[in-house]
Amino acid sequence: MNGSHNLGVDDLSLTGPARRMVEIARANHSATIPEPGFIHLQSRVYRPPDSGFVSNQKKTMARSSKTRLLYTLCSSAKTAPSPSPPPRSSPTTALLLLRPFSAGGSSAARARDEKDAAPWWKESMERLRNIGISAHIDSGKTTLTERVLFYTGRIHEIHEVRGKDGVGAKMDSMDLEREKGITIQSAATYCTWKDYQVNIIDTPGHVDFTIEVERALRVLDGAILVLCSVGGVQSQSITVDRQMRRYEVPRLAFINKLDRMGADPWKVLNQARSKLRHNAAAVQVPIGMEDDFQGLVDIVQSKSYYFHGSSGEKILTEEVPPNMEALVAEKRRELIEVVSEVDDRLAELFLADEPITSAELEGAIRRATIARKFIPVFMGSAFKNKGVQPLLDGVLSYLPCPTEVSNYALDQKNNEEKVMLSGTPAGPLVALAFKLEEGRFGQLTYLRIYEGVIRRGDSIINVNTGKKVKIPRLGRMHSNEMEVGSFVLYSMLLFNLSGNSRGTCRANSCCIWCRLCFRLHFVIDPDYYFVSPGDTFTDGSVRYTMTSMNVPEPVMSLAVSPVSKDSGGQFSKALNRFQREDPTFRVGLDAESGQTIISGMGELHLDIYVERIRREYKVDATVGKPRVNFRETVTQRAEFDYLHKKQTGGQGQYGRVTGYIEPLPHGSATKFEFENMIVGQAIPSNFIPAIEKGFKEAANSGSLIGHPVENIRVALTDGASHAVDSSELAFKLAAIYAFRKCYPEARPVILEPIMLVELKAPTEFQGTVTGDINKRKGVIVGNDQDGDDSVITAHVPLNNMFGYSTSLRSMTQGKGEFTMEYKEHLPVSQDVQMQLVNNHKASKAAE
Ligand SMILES: Nc1nc2c(ncn2[C@@H]2O[C@H](COP(=O)(O)OP(=O)(O)OP(=O)(O)O)[C@@H](O)[C@H]2O)c(=O)[nH]1
Repeated sequence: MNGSHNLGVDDLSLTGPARRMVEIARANHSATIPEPGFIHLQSRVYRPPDSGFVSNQKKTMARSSKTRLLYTLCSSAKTAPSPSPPPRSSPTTALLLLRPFSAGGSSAARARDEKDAAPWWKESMERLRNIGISAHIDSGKTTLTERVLFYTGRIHEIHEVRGKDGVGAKMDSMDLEREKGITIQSAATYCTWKDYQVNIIDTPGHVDFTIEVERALRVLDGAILVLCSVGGVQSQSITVDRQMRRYEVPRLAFINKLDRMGADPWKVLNQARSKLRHNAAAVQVPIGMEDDFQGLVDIVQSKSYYFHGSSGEKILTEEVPPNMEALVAEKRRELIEVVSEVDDRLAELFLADEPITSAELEGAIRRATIARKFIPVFMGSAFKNKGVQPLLDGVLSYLPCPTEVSNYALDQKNNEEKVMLSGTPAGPLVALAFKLEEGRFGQLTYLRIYEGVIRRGDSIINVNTGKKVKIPRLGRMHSNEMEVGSFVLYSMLLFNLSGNSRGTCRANSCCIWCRLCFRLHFVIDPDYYFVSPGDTFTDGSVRYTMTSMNVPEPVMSLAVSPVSKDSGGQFSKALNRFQREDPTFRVGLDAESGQTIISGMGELHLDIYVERIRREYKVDATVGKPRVNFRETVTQRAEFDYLHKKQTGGQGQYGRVTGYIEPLPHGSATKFEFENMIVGQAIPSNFIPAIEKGFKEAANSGSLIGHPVENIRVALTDGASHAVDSSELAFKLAAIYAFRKCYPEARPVILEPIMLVELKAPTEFQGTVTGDINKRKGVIVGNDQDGDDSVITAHVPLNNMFGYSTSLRSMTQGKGEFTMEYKEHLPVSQDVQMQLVNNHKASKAAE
């Protein structure tokens, strides 16, 4: 701490919470400070530009008292508020670091200090929100996030998705995203709103990139579900909502695009209640609609908001328009009724017919939302800059701070016992790596810290691999920009502390660490790849693992190969990288043709990777016809008794295996099960793993069409061995041959992926479109009317959906649109099975 200066509160020109924090700290200095002891306060610091307040420097206030403390006040403040928008005072950040002047001190004193200091952390955490924005394709997530960044002062100009200026939205940072106007990768950023720090992840809408939504929701504390006021609850809204339920994420709904023709938020609210089973009610009523959409009435506060200025930055607050009073009163009553059903305190007031204040209603909505019993519905038009600031207020008012969410880990030392994490920086470190990214900054690992602290230079343990990892750098992301900082406190907050730069990252933060790739050549080296998405890190004092995210199976494959043989190195480098970053993207080798096969969640997913290989690695690739990921399975039990014997001179081979294969019960968690049921020593136990390996290897390629065999159980009941000639190899081969021999007797069938298809087309084309679905062997499961459009839901084999976008366009004069997502694998019909088997035989014969 060389170069420190003594400083008083008044010298700092602080106002608001920053000043309060310093004053409280001064008054309570003896109460004190956790070890390693940093207290963070992020606030808007309003100060005159000429205040001389030093940015990016440390200043210290030396204290002389019993517990001598060093107060360090740092600021990452940019100097003056920007002259251009945003209209609010430019957000600046003050960080107050307090720690014992001497690093020493008894552990008892430290423990007492930590206990006493808890409220400090609490206050900081209460002002933190980690949220995600998710929705169906094109609902306006990125447009909304762009406004959020603008109003919070993170960006100074709004750029539209597919905007005429060609710049594109901040969060769509990849060239491909900007060109196509779609989000491909989730992007993280952070901002400050009314002295609260908000960390945001914008996720893609296309189901092909669903893993991005999964991993974001896995680590977030709350979410905004965006719905289109015209399209309503669409297929992907249902999927995203299911993902939010899976990770128990409290959420707000935002009905966007109220400026569009045909906007009907009340219809969408009813759909949310019926299709998503949301216990939801509006907390706002729109003033005007479509072209005439002017503003919103806040039902809770009974105020109207109008959005003026070139970018909606000036909010005019007025009374409820007299002509809307009756509607607002009705919607308020509805809101109170819905919330009362799930909140006892509000129910008491409601039943007693007592007047309910805004504060009481707000408190009840907050409790019910955090308990995931209620979803408050906001409205607006992101594109027309209306309704975004009240939505941000809603995030602060109704979504939980990290300590209001229960997070659990599994204790690997204690039989995977569930342990609730305290969520404080004081506990042992527990952090989850939820995303990997390799780019211009090197190898980045995105972490969510659930407990404890990480500092730059720390060595942490990957509990999943047992490997120790050193953290070379810590930083936080703002879309594709990385801000590397000395300290990162409570979610990605950064600042520099010159002369003593160490990076710290606290509980409940999402941060990244970065490992620069010094190796220019891609080396497949397990030591180098020390982390996979879903790995848990600790400081070594505990062996906790966090449950990972749900990873769906790829449904479609393509054969790819580089056009030029010289680019083979770059080609495999690209494939390895993408495979590591995206668990739904797999790379394999076709055993028969020797071709590289890439598998993913759909045509778009694979197309994007082929394009990225071309752009980012400058490798042109030849792409085969997309093909479906069929599976094989058995439908009945079949016995095996196989002796593998070669005893003609020299070391022989001898192994006999007896048992049966059978289908696993429907809904089994595993796809392959092996059970050793041998009683006694018919086969020495050291050969059993080789037998299991043999069966697994054989099940990788079924004899019908060479695709993996799933949902199968192998039971080993007996066998025989030879004192000299038995070996692991002999038993492994015995297992492989035994499987191949009995497999046809188990009545194998081919399974194909079935897709849930939702298509929307003007009703005049309904007959043509449904006829076409029938031709594709689809089963129509729903047919709704949405204005002049028909919305058809169907289950269709993926194999029959190739090139569907082109044919739908031609069937509907370009007016039809569709989405599809994987539903399940089901057996193909007999004739299709015969055809597939014959094709497979023919292609084998041709080789
Ligand atoms: N009229 C109108 N258009 C909007 C509004 N919000 C977004 N849009 C438009 O809708 C289109 C899709 O917007 P995005 O923000 O890219 O939607 P998204 O949900 O992020 O898209 P994906 O991530 O690709 O699924 C763009 O052309 C936007 O300009 C709105 O409030 N009103």
